[in-house]
Amino acid sequence: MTQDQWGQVKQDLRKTVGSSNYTNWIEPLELSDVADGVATLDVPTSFVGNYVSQKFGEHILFHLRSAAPDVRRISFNVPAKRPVATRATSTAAPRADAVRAERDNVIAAAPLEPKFTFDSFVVGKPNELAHAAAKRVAEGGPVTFNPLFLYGGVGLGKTHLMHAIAWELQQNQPNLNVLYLSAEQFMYRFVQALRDRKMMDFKELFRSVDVLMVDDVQFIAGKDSTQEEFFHTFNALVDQNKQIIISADRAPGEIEKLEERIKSRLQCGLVVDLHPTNYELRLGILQSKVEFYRGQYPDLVMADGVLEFLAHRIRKNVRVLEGALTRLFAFASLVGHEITLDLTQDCLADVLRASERQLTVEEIQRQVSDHYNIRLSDLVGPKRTRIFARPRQVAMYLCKQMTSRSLPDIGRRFGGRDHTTVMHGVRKIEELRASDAQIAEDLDLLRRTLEA
Ligand SMILES: Nc1ncnc2c1ncn2[C@@H]1O[C@H](COP(=O)(O)OP(=O)(O)OP(=O)(O)O)[C@@H](O)[C@H]1O
Repeated sequence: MTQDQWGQVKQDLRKTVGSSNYTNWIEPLELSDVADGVATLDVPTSFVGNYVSQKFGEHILFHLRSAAPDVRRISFNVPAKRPVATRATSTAAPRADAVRAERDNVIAAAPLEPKFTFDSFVVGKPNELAHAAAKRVAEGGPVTFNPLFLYGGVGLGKTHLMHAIAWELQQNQPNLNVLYLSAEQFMYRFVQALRDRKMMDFKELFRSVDVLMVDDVQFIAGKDSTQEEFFHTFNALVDQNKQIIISADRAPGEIEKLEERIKSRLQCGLVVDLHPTNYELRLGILQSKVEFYRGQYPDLVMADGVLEFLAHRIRKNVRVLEGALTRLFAFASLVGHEITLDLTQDCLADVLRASERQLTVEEIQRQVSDHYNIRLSDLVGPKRTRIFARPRQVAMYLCKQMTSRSLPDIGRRFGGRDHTTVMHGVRKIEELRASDAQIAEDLDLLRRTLEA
């Protein structure tokens, strides 16, 4: 492809993306090479490369292919000699820069979501520790804990925090090579390298990044050779004091089919979890999203109490909450009505119904036995010692409070106990709740976890 053709592609892109996007993002791109179906574009920083890849990658590919149909992929490259303001202070040798430039191509493999920044992340009690740890890593100072291991249930903000770290690092230290990818992509790249006999390149690439982020690491559980390679990559980077950030849907020790040595390595740094959201956090997130929608739908009015209603009723995860709000605004703008409680209930009937799902006695029993670290069989079994009897009473109390089961029914599910035993247990916990701060705290925590 000639530079003239590339000039034409850029002009076509101007029409597609609009002139301000063009000036900010497309204009600075330079075509440096087309080989083996890959068009390499020079960008001033990997931050720009990431953003352009995410926002305009498909448009660029589309127009490139109209001029050169054999282009299958675009890759972004930060050229070694390009003068970048922040590089003036860099002590990196030219060779190191060249290697970096090569590595920057990889980052485009997992584009970062522009919306996932620290600014848009709402902090509350359930996520404050994870947020603080992520902020610390994003400062890019000396590595104090390695790895940072973030875990939590679906849709609680793990990916959001990882992208926020990557954005901040890239913005403040464009020379740093930050590589973010999912564990699935890690496996895919590993398998590809094996197939193409490019393991040396693979190893060099992964071992020469400054910050490695691997999302959803539970994915490699049970995939033996990928785990093996991951383990070596991990060790090599830790040895060089390079920061690693990992996320998973559960704690390292709880990921089944993950090699013990990997589990123990993952536990070596700081392990923090994102707790299920509470009401205040859900409300805070809704309020911040509404600010955004107000910009998009300036004419829409929202009645008082709608956000509180949603925060109260949709407890699942933030993704569901966000989806509900998006749907609500889209619907209201379509019908041109104020967003009232009635409209909310109509529009989100299915989401609200799904969130109403009743808790089961079994879920409560499981949660309580986890909380007190006793076996489920002991919780429902015959042993009467205090260490089992008290958690049992707590579980009975929660079943009475949080399900619609009758006392005889609850008794049956606790090893065939009589309803008077359940009643006694419930009363006991009611009394203790007022007099024993520990029990009150346990109940509060259990209730919040079960409601999430
Ligand atoms: N505290 C928060 N503030 C603002 N938005 C949030 C917060 N937590 C989660 N979100 C939003 O919720 C959605 C889901 O978050 P994210 O993708 O980070 O979840 P996850 O924990 O990685 O889930 P999964 O396990 O499914 O990968 C995203 O759109 C994210 O922006």
